[in-house]
Amino acid sequence: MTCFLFTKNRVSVFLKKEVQKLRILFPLECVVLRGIFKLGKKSHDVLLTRTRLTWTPIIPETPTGEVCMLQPGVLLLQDVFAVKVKRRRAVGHQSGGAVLGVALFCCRRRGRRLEEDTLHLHNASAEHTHTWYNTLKELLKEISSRPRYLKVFINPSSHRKEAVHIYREHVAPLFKMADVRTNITVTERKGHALSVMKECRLDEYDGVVCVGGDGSVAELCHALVLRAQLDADSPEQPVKPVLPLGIIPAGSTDVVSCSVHGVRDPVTAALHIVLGHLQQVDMCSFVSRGQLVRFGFSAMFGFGGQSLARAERKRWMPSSRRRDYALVKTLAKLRPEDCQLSFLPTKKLTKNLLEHRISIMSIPCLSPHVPQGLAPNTSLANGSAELITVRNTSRSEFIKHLKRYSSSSGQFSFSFVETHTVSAVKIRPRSLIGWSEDSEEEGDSKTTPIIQSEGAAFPWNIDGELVEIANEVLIRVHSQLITLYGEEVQEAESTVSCSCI
Ligand SMILES: Nc1ncnc2c1ncn2[C@@H]1O[C@H](COP(=O)(O)OP(=O)(O)OP(=O)(O)O)[C@@H](O)[C@H]1O
Repeated sequence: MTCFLFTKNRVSVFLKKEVQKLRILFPLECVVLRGIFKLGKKSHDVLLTRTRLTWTPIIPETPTGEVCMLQPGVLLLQDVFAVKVKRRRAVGHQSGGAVLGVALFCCRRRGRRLEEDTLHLHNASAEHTHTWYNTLKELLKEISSRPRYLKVFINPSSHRKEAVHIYREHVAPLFKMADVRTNITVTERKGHALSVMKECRLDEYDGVVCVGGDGSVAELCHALVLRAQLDADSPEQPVKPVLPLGIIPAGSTDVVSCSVHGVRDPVTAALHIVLGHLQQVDMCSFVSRGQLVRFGFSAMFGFGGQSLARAERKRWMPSSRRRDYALVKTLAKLRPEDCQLSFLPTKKLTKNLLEHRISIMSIPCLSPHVPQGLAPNTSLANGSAELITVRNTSRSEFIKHLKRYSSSSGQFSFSFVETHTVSAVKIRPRSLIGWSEDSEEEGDSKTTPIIQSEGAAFPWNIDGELVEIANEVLIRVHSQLITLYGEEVQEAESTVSCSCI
């Protein structure tokens, strides 16, 4: 708080300026309540409007005529998620007790993190306190984006199997404080969340929450769009789901969560949900031979798909070791995919290329490993995706390109790398030879067929999930198809570095 000392003749000029300032700060806002509360040990003049609470210390005039003008403290109601009556209670008592005032539970920003904070307003008058409590409650209810009832899915097998603990420890207490009711499903297998979402009544909920890693998030986003499509009886066109999705990160990379929170932190994620911060986000549909494969945010073909396929075969390894192993092994056996690539809309272009890697991302894909994202040139809701193609090059040049992602500079300034802003991409593998790690690893040229039978599949990494597809894939971007709890962020908080390459 800043304190200015003035003599009386300068006070009127100062007050005029202050009034002007308040008019700018509170345009057309009338005071809903005004009262005296103690904040800390000092009495304050507290004003409540429909959007904010302001408080100024009450300081008596000095005998010399000097007036101490203090700048008011301000709390925006959009940052308050709960209000409670404070009481003095004897140890062991659950109810009753003398009224002490009201406590406002709010969120404070520290960088990209949202943290819980409390403002205590003390006044021993029960009537005064209840008037303020009831009025504040009513004003908070008017913020329509805030959820009252949520359907929660927890994947207990995510990453270090900590999802249930993370939810109980960091999220459930905040939901309880904000009077958000929940219906919880702890998933038992892959596809469980999807089958519940296909059947359950959704009209009673205000949102859906996923506690898990990117695979769980992808399953739920896919489920929400599919369900909206079924409800609207629209088999051809994707339909925007009514309910927003909240993501509590409990995976190993949490790219989608990082892209809408800027940080992997369950408290930040839970506060975005209870405060009703809504962010529109583009999604892609992946279609092969006219059949929908899934909806998702990002896909990698070539190196990214091969590396994930290798990692999946070593499921028994701890996840970080598995990924490092697969990355190093795929680099050692680096080989391009021969494919035909066409894309819209920058200009219609068809290429026949030997590509090491193709990525299509409708969101920036931020993570603590890659703070500015794998696709820094796209944003969450611009209706387009970033297509990154990496043509055939030497292993050392390819590694240089990969390494530059973590420093987020110069990763695209190689002659073999191209980026395009696109609304649709078609990828057609030209080789009839599908991808098989076993054949490569054993290296037995006598038993490995040169051309595999029809149906041999190519590994795709779609939102961190391995999807094997034998034919060409059409990827279309659907502008703002889904709503997530969170906000647009430019850069993620960097907490880890990858040292495996
Ligand atoms: N009880 C369960 N047992 C096994 N798999 C499950 C279970 N519940 C959900 N799944 C599936 O597990 C897959 C991976 O989940 P998730 O992404 O949450 O964890 P992860 O792979 O450890 O995290 P990350 O993708 O960040 O590494 C999802 O496809 C999900 O459908």
